[in-house]
Amino acid sequence: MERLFTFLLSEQHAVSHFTVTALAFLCGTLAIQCLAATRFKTNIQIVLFGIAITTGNLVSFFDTLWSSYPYLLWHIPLVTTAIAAIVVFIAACISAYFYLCPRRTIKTVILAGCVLAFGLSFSAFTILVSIVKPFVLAYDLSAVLSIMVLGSTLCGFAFWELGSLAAIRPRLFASILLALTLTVLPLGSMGSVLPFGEWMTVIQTPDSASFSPIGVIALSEFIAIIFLVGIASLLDIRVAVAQQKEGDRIRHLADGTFEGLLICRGSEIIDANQRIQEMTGLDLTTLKHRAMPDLFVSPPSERTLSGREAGSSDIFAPEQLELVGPGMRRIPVEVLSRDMPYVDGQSAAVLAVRDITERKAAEEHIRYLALHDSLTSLPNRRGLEMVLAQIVENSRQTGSESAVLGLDLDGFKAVNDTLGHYAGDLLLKEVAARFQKQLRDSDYLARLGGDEFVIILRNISSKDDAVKLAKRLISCLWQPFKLSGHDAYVGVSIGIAVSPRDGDTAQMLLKSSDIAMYQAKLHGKGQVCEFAAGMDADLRERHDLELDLRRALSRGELKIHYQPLFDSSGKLTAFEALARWPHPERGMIPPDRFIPLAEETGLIVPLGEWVLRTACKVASTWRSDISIAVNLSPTQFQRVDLVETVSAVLKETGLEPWRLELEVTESLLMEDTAKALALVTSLRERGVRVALDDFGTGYSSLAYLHNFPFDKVKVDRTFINKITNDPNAWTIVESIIVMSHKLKLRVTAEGIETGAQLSLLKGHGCDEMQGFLLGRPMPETEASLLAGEKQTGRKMHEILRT
Ligand SMILES: Nc1nc2c(ncn2[C@@H]2O[C@@H]3COP(=O)(O)O[C@H]4[C@@H](O)[C@H](n5cnc6c(=O)[nH]c(N)nc65)O[C@@H]4COP(=O)(O)O[C@H]3[C@H]2O)c(=O)[nH]1
Repeated sequence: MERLFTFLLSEQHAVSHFTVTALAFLCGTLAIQCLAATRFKTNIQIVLFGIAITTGNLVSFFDTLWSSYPYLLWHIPLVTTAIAAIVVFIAACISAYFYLCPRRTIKTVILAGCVLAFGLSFSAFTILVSIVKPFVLAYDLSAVLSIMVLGSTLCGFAFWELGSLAAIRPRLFASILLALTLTVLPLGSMGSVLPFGEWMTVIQTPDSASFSPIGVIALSEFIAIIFLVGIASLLDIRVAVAQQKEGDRIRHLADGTFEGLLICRGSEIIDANQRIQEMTGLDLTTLKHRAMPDLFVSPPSERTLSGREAGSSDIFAPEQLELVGPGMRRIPVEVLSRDMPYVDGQSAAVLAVRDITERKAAEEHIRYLALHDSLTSLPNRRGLEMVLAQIVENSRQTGSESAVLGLDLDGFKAVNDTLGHYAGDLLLKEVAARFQKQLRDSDYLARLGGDEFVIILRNISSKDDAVKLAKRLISCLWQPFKLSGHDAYVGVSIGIAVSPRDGDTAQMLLKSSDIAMYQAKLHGKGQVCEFAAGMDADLRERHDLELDLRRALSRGELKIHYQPLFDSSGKLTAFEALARWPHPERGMIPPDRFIPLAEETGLIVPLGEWVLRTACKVASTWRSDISIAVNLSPTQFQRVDLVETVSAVLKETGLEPWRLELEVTESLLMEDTAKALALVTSLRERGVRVALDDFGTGYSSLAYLHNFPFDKVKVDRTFINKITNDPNAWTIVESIIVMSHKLKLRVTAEGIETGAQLSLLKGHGCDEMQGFLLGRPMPETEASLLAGEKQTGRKMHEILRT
């Protein structure tokens, strides 16, 4: 030992120490980099490590030899040196193999260190032995032993450090430790040998234990291994216990999470928490025997399998997969993976498996809500457009035809307004159910909102299929709907468009069916209309007219004409107020055109109120025995404030209530008989008179005449037209006169155009006469003049005379 210290401290040059250390550090660092370079295959790593160590060993040995015994350099035997280099290379490769083996423990790491130390010492002693041949080498046993233990320890710790968990430090420390090994072993080996001067003197009496250098090395190595492996085993046990505790701690932690956790190396499952066992229905032992990808319906991607590196800032979305659950049930899961050091110190992929069944169900529900109408559960506009787009595409490819039916309920608003929204909702559901019953499985029904529905008929043989269905749909609504104890009636107007003729996109087809539906509405309610080219132009025209009507109303461009009514004695009894629209560009627009438009657009409310107010105001300036008749539209009639409006107008204009006669039509009474009766009664109670207009058209229900407190009946002009040449028409008119009189109702005949009609009616007791023969609708000034005349009955007598 003393010899060793003397050698290390006094015999070596400082320059040599430095050079050896620097070269050893360089080679050590290279060797460590080779072990750490995981991008290389293991075999390549081992070979590169072997080369770096062999080079480092030879360089540091020869440098030491050169600085201690420069004259010996020329006696180095090349063959022995080559053998020594091969031994070092093999020892380095074995130690690298130990280090890189998957199940690395402290023991394997120390063993790797011992093997390398053995190789390095063997090389040094072998070369020294061959240099001094034929003499036997003299050495210091205790020094050799110390060097071996020190070398093995340094080497072992170099490997241990490299395998430790820290990020930067291990490579640096491992490089330093390996460099020390490469420095200490050649130096120490040389220092353990007696100096050649001394050695020549003791050659005759060598150390008793010095049989041969190889034996010495082997013995030293054996003792070093026993000693170090013993310590390593103890450490291994302690580490294993610590790992077990850490493992248990992590398992408790992992079992407490809601996510399933799988710890894998490649496809091998090395651990799993309780949750994943519940999710798969497999216990840990079974799981460990399964390949990880087999747990999923389709295997995870390479990215998930390899896992994101711990500490990496790369963010990638979790992968959505299906886990095979108990009973082969497919469980939708989200899998995130991360590459992390496991408790055994080696890296493993940790897969977090989150059950997303509820989230998927919620997403599905949200999607359902987005595509369906919440009231009827039918597909909504978005859902319809998606399906229709597919159908159009399919039609394009196969050349088949599909029909789109646009449906709009007639009279729904009245139900909603009178019975309330709850009843309206019930009605819509019931309507949807009735429609559905008329459809085949392949047909598609959607609700666009409000009272609008759409039906798609796929692959029709001809458009007659759609027309037939439309008729069935209309008739399926004939039966009343029982809503909150009331009978409610609604109808439906249907427009039909056929793909690809009426549109080659979903939007165009919907638009075409919509246009056709509007046309159906214009033709009267409960109609079917097929789309035809040019219809949209009609609709545009109608739209322009609506805008003009709004403008005319706001600018006060509308006028009222007054048509006189006479009693049977020829006395002027009343005027009927009839709205007129002198359009600045289109000329006079007849009420038959703009009144229905005003009805549909709701403009009838301000228009009707304006007519009522103006007519009452004008009439209030006339003689008190002349009344004014004003038409009431269904929409006006449905307004809750009608009675109040009428009262307010009468008060405002000062017209006596009995001089106002409101004309209502039969259709208006049918929509809600009870409410109509209440309204008519209420108006009559306020002294206003009510007449049933256009009698003879429509249902001509005698029940209305009997049940409603009307003041008079106006027989429609289409009947009056025929009374002189159609005996049946006359029989009906005559019956109406007789019956009305029996019910104490006055009868007015409208549309009298000939003297024959007039004398026939007059002769059979008709109470009041109106018609072009007696007076056309006239402007206010003319009407006021006529109302001011004393002898207005003169005209009728003159007519009858001629
Ligand atoms: N061919 C012929 N026709 C005759 C004869 N005598 C009267 N008429 C026409 O018959 C219609 C009578 O009005 P109506 O039945 O209430 O039918 C009215 C009424 O339902 C509606 N209307 C007119 N003004 C108003 C209004 O201010 N409010 C409401 N709600 N409807 C109105 O428009 C309809 C048509 O009004 P007008 O075109 O003014 O047509 C008027 C009048 O000009 C005749 O001898 N021969």
